[in-house]
Amino acid sequence: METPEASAAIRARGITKTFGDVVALDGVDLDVARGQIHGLVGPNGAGKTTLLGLLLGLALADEGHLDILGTPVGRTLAVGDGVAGFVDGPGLYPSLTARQNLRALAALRGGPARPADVDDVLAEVGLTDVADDRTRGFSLGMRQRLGLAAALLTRPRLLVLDEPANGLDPAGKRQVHGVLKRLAREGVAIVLSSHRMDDLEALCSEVTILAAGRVVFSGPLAKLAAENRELDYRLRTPDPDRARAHAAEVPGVRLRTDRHIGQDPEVLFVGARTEALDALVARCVRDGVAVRELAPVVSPLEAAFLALTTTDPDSGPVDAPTEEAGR
Ligand SMILES: Nc1ncnc2c1ncn2[C@@H]1O[C@H](COP(=O)(O)OP(=O)(O)OP(=O)(O)O)[C@@H](O)[C@H]1O
Repeated sequence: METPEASAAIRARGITKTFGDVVALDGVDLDVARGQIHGLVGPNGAGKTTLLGLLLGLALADEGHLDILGTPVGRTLAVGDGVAGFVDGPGLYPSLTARQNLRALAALRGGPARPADVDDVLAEVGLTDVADDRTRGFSLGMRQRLGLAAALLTRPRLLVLDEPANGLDPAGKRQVHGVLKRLAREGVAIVLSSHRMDDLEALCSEVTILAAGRVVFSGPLAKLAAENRELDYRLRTPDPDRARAHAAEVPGVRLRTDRHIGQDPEVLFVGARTEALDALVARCVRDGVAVRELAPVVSPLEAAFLALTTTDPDSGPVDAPTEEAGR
């Protein structure tokens, strides 16, 4: 049987990286298994790009240990064997076509690309129709897709992507998600950063949340979403007055009157943890008040993210568990 070490694509311990006085990463641990899509999230300046850069061999950590695909990362700047990806957008030659860019990037990596492989990766990211257009005119979404195609050409075992869905239209996003899921099924480990909770929910089995260079959560998404925080819910009923009266009576339920203005009259907003919400629904139904729709206003993942990363000027990150606590 494979040991956990052998199945690990990334094992990082105590990674610290500073830029002058700025501590970009402060004792970061990260574990990513082969075949896993792992999301990296955090507010602006949290250290995501810095961490991705270390994984891609673009910079070296000041302290800590980093193993990538079973090999310790040394003290020279080099992209690891089997690693591909990009941060801050892919580097492309604007005067070359998409196809020529892929050939040039492959040549830079040391081997000419087979034309059939170039055609395959262009098709996979949906750029066949613009394969012979200069990339100068490419939109952000097209450049992102071409960057992914260039990474695919190397047949990576670890793919590192900074905001891969940036600038993609819905069809492009679906295509890119499809590619990433296929790679993961084939055993490729993928680490991606995103500010989009819906993308993370659609793609990732595990996430690491960074705030000010530290890990405030790392583990399965389901665990993060399952934490029973008070959320705001949108409740639709044909009898909002009676529903409102019940909401006022149930302990732990808060009527959000501030959300009422200009809204659909059949909708009320309540803040509650799940038990209080259950009690409200049961009470409405007992009284013959139909509940036609009940949904959180923001997803449980987004609520958890905000709770873990929103800083109070006096107290630092709110309710921030350690990495262990998150597992
Ligand atoms: N080359 C650099 N020189 C100086 N400071 C840097 C450098 N790179 C990053 N930093 C600083 O390190 C911190 C982390 O930056 P990083 O870009 O990793 O954050 P991020 O989570 O990717 O942010 P964003 O979501 O805005 O992209 C920030 O304070 C940033 O200003």
